[in-house]
Parts: sequence; C-alpha cells; structure tokens
Amino acid sequence: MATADPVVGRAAAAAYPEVGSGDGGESGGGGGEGGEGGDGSVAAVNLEAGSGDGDRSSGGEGGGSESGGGLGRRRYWNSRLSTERQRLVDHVFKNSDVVCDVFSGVGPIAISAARKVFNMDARRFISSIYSSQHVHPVTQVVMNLPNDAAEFLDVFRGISWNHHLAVPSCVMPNIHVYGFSKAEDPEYDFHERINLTLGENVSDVEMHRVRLVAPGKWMLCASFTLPVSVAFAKPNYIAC
Ligand SMILES: C[S@@+](CC[C@H](N)C(=O)[O-])C[C@H]1O[C@@H](n2cnc3c(N)ncnc32)[C@H](O)[C@@H]1O
Repeated sequence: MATADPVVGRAAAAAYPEVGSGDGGESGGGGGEGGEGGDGSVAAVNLEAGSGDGDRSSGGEGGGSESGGGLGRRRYWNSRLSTERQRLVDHVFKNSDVVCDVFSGVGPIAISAARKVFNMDARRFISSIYSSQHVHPVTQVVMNLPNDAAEFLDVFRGISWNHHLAVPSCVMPNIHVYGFSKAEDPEYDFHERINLTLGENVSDVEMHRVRLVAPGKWMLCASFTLPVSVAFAKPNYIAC
C-alpha cells in the first residue's frame, strides 16, 4: 500500500508505479479500518484527504458503493472488480509508466500503483496534466466509469494542440476505457462509441470482456493508443 503522500482523490489520480504495486488494496490494508458490508463484498480504508470540492456519487457499474460525505471518511468499493484492477496493475502497467486514473473513486487502482495522487474533476485533470507533460508524460490512462467514460474521450481531441512543435517526440498514452454493451456484438458496439466520440476510426483497439454484469450485458475494457491525429487535432472545446 502506498504510504508516502497518502493522498487520494475520488475524482482523478495520477500514479507513479515505480514505487511498487502494493497489495491490491481490496482488504482494507495500509489505511487501516478494513471492513465488510453485509454481503462481504466491500472493504473500506480511511484515507487522508487531498484537495477537491464537492462529493460525487458512485459510478454506474453495479454492486459497488461509496458511503459517507467527504474524503477521510469510510469509503467503499466494488471488490468484484479486483481481478480487473490486478490485471492492469500487474500485467499492463510497467514500472516506467505514469498512470492517469481519471475516474479513480477512492483510488483502488491508483493506490495499488501509486505514490502520488491528485483529486480533480476528470476533464480538468486530463487538461491540466497534459499542459504540464514536459516533465512526466502520461503513458497510461484508466477511465473506469462504464456508463459514461466513452463520452469523456472527446477531452483528448486536441489535447496536445499547444505542443504541435513536439509532434515527432511526443509519447501517446495507452487509454483503457470501460463501458457496458447489451449489443449482439458488444466489442463492435463499444468500438463504434469510441470512434464517434474521438471523431476518428481508431485502429488496433484491444477489447477485453471484464464480466457479464446482467444477462446479455457486458462490461468491456477497450485499450488503444491515443492516435496522434486525435491528440493534435484542432480542439473543439476550450480547456479550463
Ligand atoms: C465506477 S467508479 C470506479 C472507481 C475505481 N476506479 C475502481 O476501479 O473501483 C467511477 C468513479 O468515478 C467518479 N466520477 C464520476 N464522474 C466523475 C467526474 N466527472 N470526474 C471524476 N470522477 C468522476 C465516481 O464518483 C466514481 O467514484
């Protein structure tokens, strides 16, 4: 478990996994106060609050819950996703990666991988982290808000517009975006949503079926490298 700068954001996080992959965080380790809900499927930790404003309700994927108001209180997460989180932390992220977990919730992914965590709204975070990319280019972006994350992808359109002189040396991040699909061909359906939001036909998208959340409804993880043409496209929104 991360002990240095144990600051967690329920909104967004950036991680420097070279510090270690932690213990997966599902058993309420490091922060103490592990606990279980009635169905035994949740665990809780006390976390030192960073900055940020307002509270956010738990995201769309079923089963998980977060309780309490502000950070530093008892918070919960869905342990049914622990295998998926471990897949990212143990098999996808490399030690040299800088990971941006934009829907971090209480931070089970970020904490497993991190030593440095921020707390901001997802859109503002992506914009700001990219404006300071000279120091630590982001190499992995996790977007686990299955109901809506694909619709946030437009934030990447033109994200590097201001750095157009650096195109040849620019590192494009691998994006891992989660989504649900009830379609007959869920991979095709989710890929179409991604293309639509990015305004580009993205090739080489690796689809991973995370789990069947209801009969005929898959939770998927789509992984792809952000196309240079998207990152350097003329932005269609003003970054805050
Ligand atoms: C499905 S949970 C995923 C949490 C965590 N990454 C995990 O793997 O368990 C999505 C989280 O994103 C947060 N969220 C929703 N909208 C957000 C936004 N606009 N910016 C940042 N976080 C947001 C929700 O409060 C929720 O905690």
